[in-house]
Amino acid sequence: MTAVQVRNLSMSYQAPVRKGGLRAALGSLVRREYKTVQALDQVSFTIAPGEVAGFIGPNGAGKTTTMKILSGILHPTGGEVEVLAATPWHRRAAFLKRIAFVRGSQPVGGSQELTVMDSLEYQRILYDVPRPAFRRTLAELEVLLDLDPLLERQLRALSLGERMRVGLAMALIYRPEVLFLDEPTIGLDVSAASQIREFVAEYVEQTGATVLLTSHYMADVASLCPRLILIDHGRVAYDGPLAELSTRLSPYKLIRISARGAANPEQFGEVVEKSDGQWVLRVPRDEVAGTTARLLQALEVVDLAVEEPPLEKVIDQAYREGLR
Ligand SMILES: Nc1ncnc2c1ncn2[C@@H]1O[C@H](COP(=O)(O)OP(=O)(O)OP(=O)(O)O)[C@@H](O)[C@H]1O
Repeated sequence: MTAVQVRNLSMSYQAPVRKGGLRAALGSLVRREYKTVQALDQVSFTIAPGEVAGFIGPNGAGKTTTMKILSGILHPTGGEVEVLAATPWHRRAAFLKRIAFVRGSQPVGGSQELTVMDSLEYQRILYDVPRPAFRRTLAELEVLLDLDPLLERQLRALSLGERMRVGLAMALIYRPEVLFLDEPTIGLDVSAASQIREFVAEYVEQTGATVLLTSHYMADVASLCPRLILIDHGRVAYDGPLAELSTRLSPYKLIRISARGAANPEQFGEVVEKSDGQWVLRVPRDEVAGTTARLLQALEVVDLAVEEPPLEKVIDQAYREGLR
């Protein structure tokens, strides 16, 4: 049983091109030139019901395009997709009521003059939510998202963090089974972002929803997603446990040591951090045991710990140096 099944998904856009200058601008009125942008190239993955998967990759990798296809906004140029056993771009009402696509960059659409409560009521009608279920879910969302102070406010007067909370409430008021979250914490301050993360975790625990989440913040994926799908130039570059990503992408580990007396740790590995009596050495994975043994023998070691490099650093290195 799968909630999301993607097979050999491809998407190419025809993007208009125009050279600079007035002449070219006038010329393009008569004859437009297009170039093909291959946003997705044979992407395949599946997500099980109740699974929370992180979907990460550098800018322009194809994440939003994938989410738009999975939520039925875009028709792909190739491949097959099934979400809850339906083809998303057929846009059947019964399917659309079971999924939600929330974008951190545009969390709430619709008339900005409406109050939050009116907008939620509008969603209730649009998604055909029975009143008792609506009241029950709203009561839960009020607590989880701290909605009370926002209900009588107009959408246009909300701050970015408040808009995101309202955007989630609007999407979840009809209790979708599959959630596509596209950068839900973009632009939020540290506590607003962590409030959103806690909320997503809580919603998943309560409802067993399936989630595909994109984010450029490793704190989001590290706290929410046991599994990561990494996409680069429209292709899947990694699909597996978050815990194994470092092993796969970074051939190094870090040895953090504190030692007494004169010590010269440079001879044991590359020193990446240094502060009185403490060093962090970057050592190839397969040399960790040997280096540790030599350090213990040569230095008066007070403390020693072997660590995975921080996820942010691993991802940064992978994006810079390429993933394939
Ligand atoms: N409507 C469009 N017309 C032409 N090209 C597009 C269109 N939308 C996206 N693209 C291109 O497709 C590629 C993938 O874009 P997409 O928005 O899916 O990337 P992304 O991984 O979500 O990036 P980001 O992290 O910057 O949001 C990019 O090269 C982008 O320029």
